[in-house]
Amino acid sequence: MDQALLLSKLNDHYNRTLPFIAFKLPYSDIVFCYLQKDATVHTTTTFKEESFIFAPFAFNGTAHCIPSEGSEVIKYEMPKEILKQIPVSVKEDPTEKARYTKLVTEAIDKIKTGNVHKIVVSRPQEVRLKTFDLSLLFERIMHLYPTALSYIWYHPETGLWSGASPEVLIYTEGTSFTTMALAGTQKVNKNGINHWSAKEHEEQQFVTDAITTSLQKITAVLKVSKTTTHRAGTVAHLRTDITGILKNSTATLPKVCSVLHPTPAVCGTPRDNARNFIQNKEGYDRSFYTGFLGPVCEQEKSSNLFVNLRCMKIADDVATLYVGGGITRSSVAEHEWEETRNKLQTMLQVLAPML
Ligand SMILES: C=C(O[C@@H]1C=C(C(=O)O)C=C[C@H]1O)C(=O)O
Repeated sequence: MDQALLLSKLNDHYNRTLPFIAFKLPYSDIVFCYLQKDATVHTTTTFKEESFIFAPFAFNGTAHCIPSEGSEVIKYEMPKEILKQIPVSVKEDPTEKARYTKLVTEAIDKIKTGNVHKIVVSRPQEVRLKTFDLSLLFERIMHLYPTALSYIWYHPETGLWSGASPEVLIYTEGTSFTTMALAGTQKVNKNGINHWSAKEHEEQQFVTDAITTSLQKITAVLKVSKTTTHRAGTVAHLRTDITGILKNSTATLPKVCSVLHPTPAVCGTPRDNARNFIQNKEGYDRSFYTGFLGPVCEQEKSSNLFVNLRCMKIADDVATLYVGGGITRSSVAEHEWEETRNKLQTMLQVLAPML
C-alpha cells in the first residue's frame, strides 16, 4: 500500500469518528495500523486478544484496546527520511511557572518529612495549532524518533492521542521479559557525552531498586545491567535494563503490569505515598499520560508495552502536551521547570509545521 492511500484511509476513519491505532516499534520501519470497523468500545482485563492496549495512569485492571480482529490491519514500511529538528519556542507563562515551581517546592518539602523518597510531578501545556493535519502528524511522529514507540491512537471515547515514548514498561516473549529503569534528564550534549551528577544517579537508582524489589515475587530469574545514557529526541536519560524469567504460574501479563505500574519513573517511591501527593496536589487529571500502551499477542505470547510519555492529546485545534519530572530532596524548582520545557520539545517538533 502506498502512503497516500494509507493516509486517506486514516483521514477517512478519523472523519467518520471510527477508532484506529497506528504505531511503530523502536528501531523498526514498519508501521502497523488497526482500523476498527465500528465504534465499539473494547476493553480488556486479560490482555490476551491480539490488540493494541491503551491504559490510563489510574489503571485499575481494565485497559482500552483496539483488537486486530474486526479491524482492517495494515502493515506499511516507512520510506527512510530524516527530518531536521528545529527548536520551537513556546511563550513562558509566569503564572504557570509560579504554580509549577510551587508544586515542586511542596514535593521537596514532603520528601524532607521523610515518608517518601521521590515524587514525579507533571503539568499539561496547551498549544494552539493553526490547523490540525492528521497526515502531517503521521509523517512527523513516524519519522522523528526512530528509537521510540511512536503512535497515533484515536477513539471517540478517549479522543486523539499521539506520542513517542522512550520508556519500556515491559517486553515479554514467552516467560522472558525485559523492562527498564529510566530517570535523570539532561539536554543532549553536542559532543554526544553527558555527565551525570550524584543527584541524577541517586534518582535513577531509586527507580532501579523499586522495580527490582517489586519484581522479586513474580520472577524466577532477575538480572540488572550496567547503567548507560539513553538518548530520546533532544533529551538524554540514565537507563538500566532489567531482564529475566517470569514465574509461569503467577505472572500473567495484567499481573505484571499491576506490579510495575505506575513505575517510580512516573509516580515515585514508595508508590502509595507518591501517588497520594500527586492526586492531592498536581491539580489536573493525567488521563492516559503516564499510563501504558502497546501491542499484545497471546498466540505469539509476546507483548511490547511502553509508558505513555512525551505525548499529547489533540482536540480540534488545541494540543495538550504533558511533561513531568522526578523530584528528590536535592531537586531545584527552577531546574525542574527548565526540564519540563526541554521535554516539551519532543512533541513541539512534531507539531512544528502546524504552529
Ligand atoms: C515524567 C516524565 O519522564 C520521566 C521522568 C524522568 C526524570 O525525572 O528525569 C525521566 C524519564 C521519565 O521516566 C515525562 O517525560 O513527562
